[in-house]
Formats: sequence, structure tokens, C-alpha cells
Amino acid sequence: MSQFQSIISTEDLEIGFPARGRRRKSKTVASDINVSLHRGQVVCLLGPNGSGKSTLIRTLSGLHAPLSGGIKLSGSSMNHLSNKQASREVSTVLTDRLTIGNLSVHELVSFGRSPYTGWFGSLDQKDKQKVAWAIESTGSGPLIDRDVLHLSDGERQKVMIARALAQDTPAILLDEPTAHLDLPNRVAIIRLLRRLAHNTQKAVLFSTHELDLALKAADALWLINREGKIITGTPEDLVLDGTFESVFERNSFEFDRTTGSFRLHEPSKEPIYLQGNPVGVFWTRRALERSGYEVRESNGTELQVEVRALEQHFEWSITYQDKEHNSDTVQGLLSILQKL
Ligand SMILES: Nc1ncnc2c1ncn2[C@@H]1O[C@H](COP(=O)(O)OP(=O)(O)OP(=O)(O)O)[C@@H](O)[C@H]1O
Repeated sequence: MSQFQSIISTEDLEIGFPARGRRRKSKTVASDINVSLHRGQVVCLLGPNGSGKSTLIRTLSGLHAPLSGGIKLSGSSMNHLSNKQASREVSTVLTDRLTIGNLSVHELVSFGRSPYTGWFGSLDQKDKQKVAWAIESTGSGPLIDRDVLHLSDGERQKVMIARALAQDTPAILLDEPTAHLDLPNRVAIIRLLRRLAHNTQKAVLFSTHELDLALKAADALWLINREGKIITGTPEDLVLDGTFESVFERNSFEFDRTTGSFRLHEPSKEPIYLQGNPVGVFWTRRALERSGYEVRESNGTELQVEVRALEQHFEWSITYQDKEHNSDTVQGLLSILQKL
């Protein structure tokens, strides 16, 4: 099985909504989409609110018709595949709330096997193993007897991922799979998706608003810009060539390439040259930027801060107008700076 085999590919795809009812003209959300999702790859789909992430995921899943262009699943045109054939290629986790009641988590995850058994077909040994594996690997074990309508948002999210895993398709598409998860669950799900892609050669596409997570977790990014065009590449290339920040940047909201994160605060105070222990520098930088200082990594500023790691704690020395001041907390550092 070739690692880079394309599972989903599009040809001049245009996604959006056709003219209907009060909408007299069709609405194009994104166009000229020529992308491929490969085996063994985790791709993050990013874009501002309303840019078309959900519409693209629904369209690639066959739940929403394209306005024009084509989609191929494992080389066959989606139009030529039955629902059952398509559901053996692609599984999808959407953000929609569940409406079916009186259904246990175990039953819902078992529905993931329906492309192989039919809706009311009984599960054979292999099906049961897949269901058990999907439940276990998403950490949904403690939930199996619960009614799906009584799950919290985060619990439901895990269970819906389990259902998609039980479907055991070469491609898995997920719309904001980490939206309701706490940090440990988020890390666990992202690790699981990465393991699935890298160890079992699945193709994983997920949308998210967590840019930091996407930069760390994705093998490739698909960025939808405000003009409805998709730009693809490895996260690092898209950061280094400025594409990443251009998709999200607005007015004073700046991407900092040196830290890989967006600056929340506009500098309003004087620049500080910060140096020293890397862990100390990382956390000191946050506090300084939050307090309005511009942190520089090269000398030549009047204010200078050095962080030293001692055995049990950190120490900060502040140099200003040839005088040195010392602190053993970040809070102390900030109050010294305020008085200077
Ligand atoms: N049924 C609909 N009819 C017409 N336009 C729609 C419909 N559903 C969504 N849209 C519009 O399509 C565009 C893309 O929506 P979509 O939900 O795909 O964006 P998104 O990137 O997932 O957004 P978000 O990040 O806010 O979840 C938006 O402008 C939205 O208002």
C-alpha cells in the first residue's frame, strides 16, 4: 500500500449553496479547489469564521452537493459510487447535535459498522472487535451504557469519533473534533488521529480554530482565505512564506513567527532586551508582553532583563541606566519595571 496514495482528490471543485427559495442566485463559498488527501497524512483545514470549512467537509463527505467540479474517492468519481460504497471510503464526524434518543453509546458506535452489515444487520466477530477497539481507543469505555442524548458536549464528541473509527474507512473527516474537549482529551484525540494516520495509513482531515494545535499536529495545512481559495502546504512553509499570517491577520492582530503564535497584546511600553534560561525567557516574555512591553532578542535597548535558573527557583536581574535590580518572581519583576 503506497503511503502517499490519494484517497480523496478534487478537480476544479466549487462549493456553496444553489439558488433556492429566497436565494435567487447560487452562493459560492470556495472555488478552484484542487486538493488531494493522502494516506498516512494528517491535514488541518483552517480558515476564518464563515470561510467554508464545514461546507468543504460536508461536500467531501458526500453530504452536500458541489456547485461544480468533481470529487474522486480512491480514484473513482463520487457520482458513480453508491452511498454504501462511499461510506466504506470516508467517515465523517460533524458538529451537529444528535437527535435520536433511546440509543446507547454502544449502539451508536456499532452503527459505524452499518456500511458492512446494513442498518439492522448483526455484527460478526470482526465487527465487534472494531467496535470494541473504537470505544477503547477514544476512551469511551465508561460511557457505553449511557443514552446518547444525555452526554456532555465533550463526551458526545468522543463517542462520535468512536463511531467514525468503527466505520474503519481509509479517510476520516472531522469538523472541529476538539471543540468541546478539555486539554487532556484534546491531546489524546489528536495523538490518536496522528497514530491512525501514521501507523495504519489512514488519511485524516480535520478543521479547527486552534491554530497553535494545527501548526504542531498537521503534516499539511489547507488554508481557506477570505477570497475563497485554498492554499496548501506544510505548516512550516506556510508560516515562513507569510501565507499563514495573511489568512488570519487583521489590523493589530499579528502573528509572531519566532513563537509560532498570535500576539494578543499591542506593545505600548518601551522595548526590553530579554535573555537567559530558555524556559525562564519563554514565561517571562508572556508576562512582559501581557503588560505591554515589546520584547526583543537583540541588545541595544535601555531596559534589559536576564533570567537565571537557580537550583530551586528562577531569578531576574533588570538593568536600567547602569543600575541593577533583582527579583525572584515574575510579579516582582513587573513591579520593579513599573517603578523605573
Ligand atoms: N444553508 C446555507 N445557505 C446559504 N449559506 C450558508 C448556508 N450555510 C452556511 N452558509 C454560509 O456559507 C459560508 C461558509 O459557511 P461554513 O459553515 O462552511 O464556514 P466555516 O468556515 O465552517 O465557519 P465557522 O468557522 O464559523 O464554523 C458562510 O458565509 C455561511 O454563512
